[in-house]
Amino acid sequence: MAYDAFLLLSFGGPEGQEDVLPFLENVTRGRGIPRERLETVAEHYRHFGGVSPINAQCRALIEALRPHLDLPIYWGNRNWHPMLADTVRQMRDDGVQRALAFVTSPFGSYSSCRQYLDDIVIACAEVPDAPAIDKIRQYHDHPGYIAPHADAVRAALDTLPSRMAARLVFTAHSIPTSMNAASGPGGTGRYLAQLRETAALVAAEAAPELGWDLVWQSRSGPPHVPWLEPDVNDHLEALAKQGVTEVVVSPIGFISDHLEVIWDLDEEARATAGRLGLAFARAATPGVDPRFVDMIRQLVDERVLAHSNVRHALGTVPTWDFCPADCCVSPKRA
Ligand SMILES: CC1=C(CCC(=O)O)c2cc3nc(cc4[nH]c(cc5[nH]c(cc1n2)c(C)c5CCC(=O)O)c(CCC(=O)O)c4C)C(CCC(=O)O)=C3C
Ligand SMILES: [Fe+2]
Repeated sequence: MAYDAFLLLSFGGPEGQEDVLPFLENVTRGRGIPRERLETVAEHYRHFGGVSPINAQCRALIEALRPHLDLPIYWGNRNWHPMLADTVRQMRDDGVQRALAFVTSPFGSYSSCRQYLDDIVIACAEVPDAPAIDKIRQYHDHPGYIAPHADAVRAALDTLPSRMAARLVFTAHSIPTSMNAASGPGGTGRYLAQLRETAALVAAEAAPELGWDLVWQSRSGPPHVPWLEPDVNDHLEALAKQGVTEVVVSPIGFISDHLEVIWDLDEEARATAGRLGLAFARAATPGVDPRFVDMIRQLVDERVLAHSNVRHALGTVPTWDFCPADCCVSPKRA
């Protein structure tokens, strides 16, 4: 496959107090999020001056990638500037014909996979003569994703009083159970299956002697709609009751320390642990770790040199280059 541009496709986040509400309206349009939840989340952003760290993290990733990619690099977001449609227009004006998009989520599910594919379709429909844009495959078990998470878990363990007594608590964004069920081809619960595999791989590489759990954070939506459980805070309580005294919380569901990591874990989960008398260390995310940056280069090469058949994967849950139409559909349509 020949590509003449690379596109970083991300979630987007506000960059000042005045952006917070319009950003949240973009995120939640048509998704049935209660008003009170929006107000709560707005406060999390306001706590940091209305600035999400995610855009700076995307800019840093682009700068880290630049020396390693032969393609011009573009950046577009789902929910905030630079908005994807504006980026597609710029690519068209620059003469781009076919771009390869890297999405800042490693996993399947409507939110983390199909919605980005939909974003591409919608943006390209807005721009006459838009380039073709293909999405890079999911990478939940790529060594360039596992190794930085594993090192971060080890580094976090080293900050605890007695690492032999610690429990590893892996977290990912909760999603509605109906969205999980619709994840993967034909609706096969792929989100949960991938996250279990990521957790097992990181645990095995970081600290095979320790027990671990996979739990969920950042639940949204109306209370009567079931989402993946248990919540990380409830789980810390259960662990404390079992006599656990130290935890490492590792957000394996995320590539960078964005707002849902620095608020929901560094503020909320840390406070929960403090209340329970649990020693708490939060493991870092890959960010611009050179192995993660090199993973992106490898994924580009993998697609460009499709004949080479090199497909780095440490697990057994399969990934593929082009999602079938019945993969990761919105649960409303499932
Ligand atoms: C699976 C998943 C990922 C991981 C994959 C990926 O990275 O894409 C993710 C990432 C992120 N989620 C983020 C922020 C938000 N997510 C929300 C709402 C929701 N997320 C959902 C799922 C996910 N979200 C879902 C099912 C909803 C309910 C609404 C809906 O069905 O779509 C809301 C609305 C308020 C609320 O309800 O919490 C906000 C503000 C940010 C930016 C953080 C920053 O600014 O630094 C990031 C990276
Ligand atoms: Fe998919």
